Parts: sequence; C-alpha cells; structure tokens
Amino acid sequence: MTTLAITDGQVLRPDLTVTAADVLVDQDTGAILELGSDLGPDADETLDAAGSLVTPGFVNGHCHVAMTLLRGYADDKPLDAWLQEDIWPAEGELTPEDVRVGTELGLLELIKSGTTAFADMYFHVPEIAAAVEEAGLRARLGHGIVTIGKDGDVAREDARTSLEIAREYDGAAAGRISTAFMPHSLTTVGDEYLEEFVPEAREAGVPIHYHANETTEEVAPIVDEHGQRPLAYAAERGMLEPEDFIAHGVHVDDREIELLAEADTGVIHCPASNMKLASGMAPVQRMREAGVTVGLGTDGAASNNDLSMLDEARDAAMLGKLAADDASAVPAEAVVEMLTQGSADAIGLESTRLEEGAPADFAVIDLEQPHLTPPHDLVSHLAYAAAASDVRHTVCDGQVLMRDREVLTLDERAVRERALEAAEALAARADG
Ligand SMILES: CSC[C@H]1O[C@@H](n2cnc3c(O)ncnc32)[C@H](O)[C@@H]1O
Ligand SMILES: [Zn+2]
Repeated sequence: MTTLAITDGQVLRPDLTVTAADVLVDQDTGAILELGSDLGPDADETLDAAGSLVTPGFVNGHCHVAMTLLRGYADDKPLDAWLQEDIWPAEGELTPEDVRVGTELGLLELIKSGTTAFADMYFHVPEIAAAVEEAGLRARLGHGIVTIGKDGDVAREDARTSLEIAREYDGAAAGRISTAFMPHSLTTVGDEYLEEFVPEAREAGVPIHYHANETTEEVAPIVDEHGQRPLAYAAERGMLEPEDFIAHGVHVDDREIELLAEADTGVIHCPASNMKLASGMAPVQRMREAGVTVGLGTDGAASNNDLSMLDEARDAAMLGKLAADDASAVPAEAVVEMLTQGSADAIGLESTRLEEGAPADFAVIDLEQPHLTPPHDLVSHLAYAAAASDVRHTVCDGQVLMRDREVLTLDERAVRERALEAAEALAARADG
C-alpha cells in the first residue's frame, strides 16, 4: 500500500466543526484511511498543512470548462443576445484541439482554486475526457444538445451523440469520469427529441442535466406553447428524477420548488453568471427550506468570468440574502455545504466528506494570510474571505494534483501558451 499523509492541519469535519488532525490516505484505493494524530512519519509521501485548513474538495456542479478560451470575449449582454450574437458564432469556429486546450486551461484553474470535481456540458467530449484523465480530476461529462435552427437529421444526430457519449465514457479514467445525457435547455431542444431520447437515456441509466428557468424570456415561451411551467413540462417528459440536475433554477414558482423537492432533483445555483447576465436572483433560501438539494456552479468562464468556487460561495451568500431580503438567509454554513456536499449530491458523485473510507478529495487552504486573520470562524472564512490563491495543495482520488501551488499533472506554462495561441486564432476566425 502506498500512503499519503497530510500533516498538522485543521480539518473541516462533516458536521462543519474544525479539529486539529493529520489525514492518512491509501493512494492505491484513493480513500481516506484514518484521521488522527502523528500519522506522518510512516507515510510514503507527506503534504504539510501547518497553519492551513484541510477542506473537502470543492465541487463545481455546472460548467462549460473549455469556454475559458472565450473569457472576456463578449461581456455585458443578457443571455439571449450574448449566446446568439457572440458565443454561438464563436463556438461554431471551435476545433476539437481548441476544446482540448481550453479544457486544460480550465482544469488548471479548477485545480489551482481547490476544485476536485465538476459537471461539464459541451461538445468534443472525447477531448474533454482526455484532458480530465490527464489532469486527475473527477467529472460528470456530457455532450450538450441544441436542436433549434437545425434540420431534422442533424438535430437527431446531435441528440444521438449525447446518448452515445454518455454510454461510452461512463466509468472512464479509472472511474473518475461519469456522464449524463445533456439537452441544452427546454427551449433549445425540440419536444420531439425529448420524447424520443429521454426514455433511451433512462434505459441507459444515465442522469439528465439541462439549463432550466434561467431567465424570464426562457420561461414565457414554454408557458405560452405548452400551458405549463417549465419544470411541470420537464416532469411530464421524465426529466425530473432523483439522479437529474438542472442548472440555474432562477425563475421557479412555489409549485416548481415543490416539484424539485418531491422529485429530489438537484439544482445547481450559478450566482455569478446570474448576476453578470442579469438573469435574476434564484430563491436559494426558499429552495433549501423546501428540501431541495442545492449545489453551486460557476457556469462558463465567458459569463463569470473565472472558475473559482470560493468566489461562487461568497456570491451565493451575498445574493441569497438580497433575494430573501434577509441578512440571515443563506448563511456561511449553508454555502460551505452547497460548495461541497450539496454539489456532490446534486450531480451524483460520491461524498466529499473528510471521514474514514471517503474518497480522498481535498483542498488545503493557507490560513496565514492577512485577510484570513484572526481565525474566529473558519467556516465563515471559507464562505466570505478565502480566495482561490489561498489554496496550497489539491488532492483528488488520493493523488496530489497541486503541491505548494505547483500543478503536477499539467504543464502550466505550456498550457497557457497553447491556450493564448488558440484563443487568438479563434477570435480572428470568429471576428473575420
Ligand atoms: C451545447 S453545449 C452548452 C452550451 O451552453 C452554452 N452556455 C453557456 N452558458 C450558458 C448559460 O448561462 N445559459 C445557457 N447556455 C449557456 C454554451 O455557450 C454552449 O453553447
Ligand atoms: Zn451553463
């Protein structure tokens, strides 16, 4: 057995208490063996966590990681204009190699900000899966389907690809990759494709993930056309099951919140994207009170504009209070839960709890920083004050992905250089 010990840290336990402990990991199984004292001396490898907080790895529940190449390409527009006028034309120019390097750039950012698992909806998924395998993270991946504006055969092919990718890549990268069937949204995928392919996805045993109730402009056509709120429409099509998860859930009414809670379908709240695109304020406090599983996601880097889950946690707390008009809404404990266990539960990944037998996925945060002093309450610091640059080490599946801010699985300088070249060429093609 090969072992890794994380020594002398403060450990964030599942009940959100913090205790001084070493963590011992079996690197062959990727599981936590023991939490206790003096576990370092006999380990094969050690990571120093003195003056640091060992926290479960953050889980980014909704992302389009390769969109790092479009960071800052089109800002300050609402969703529909942003997608139609800028993003979709540019994405039409993306090659598989662009998606590979854009993903690598995004994975660097995830590792450097303490994220150990994420859910991703995009295209050229084989390239994304290869990058994930190399980088060492966990991911739930899927091919995003858009059928509007496409003729029947092309649209069906897109839906079929999503199903085939979900079947083929489930369990890849020694089990670190899982998959989902991913219609882009309830307005961008035609009813006939949902009716045909959702039952096939259910038969294949893969979850379904889609954008839902993100803007009022997206809700209105479903109500007009089908006489139903979007989540009632989704439920009728079999898209509201316990393994499914939606992104956004901004404009949900009371009945839709009830439907989500009854179905145990997860919601990934993306506060930064919702603020930047002025989509609205999700009723996070009300959803949590109703028993809905709520996680956090960054969405893509073109609507955020970074992939830091610590930023997302702070945004969720701030926006949650505004939305509820209540300073006690969405408190620090709630966002720390959403950042870790909430997202993991919503996207159907194994627990991210620091306890014996759990997957060894964690981030080590340097507490010896002016903005984290004094350490009155480390849960508060995680929610409100810690930044991506405070992450010292990142471990996933028992493997060290970053040690003292050096990413070990990807060549940071080479990835940045290739990404710069790809982004420049992409913008020239898209604007030319
Ligand atoms: C077809 S792959 C996924 C697709 O989603 C687009 N996208 C990025 N951010 C959002 C968002 O907030 N709402 C809806 N769609 C979004 C992305 O550009 C890809 O085209
Ligand atoms: Zn999205």
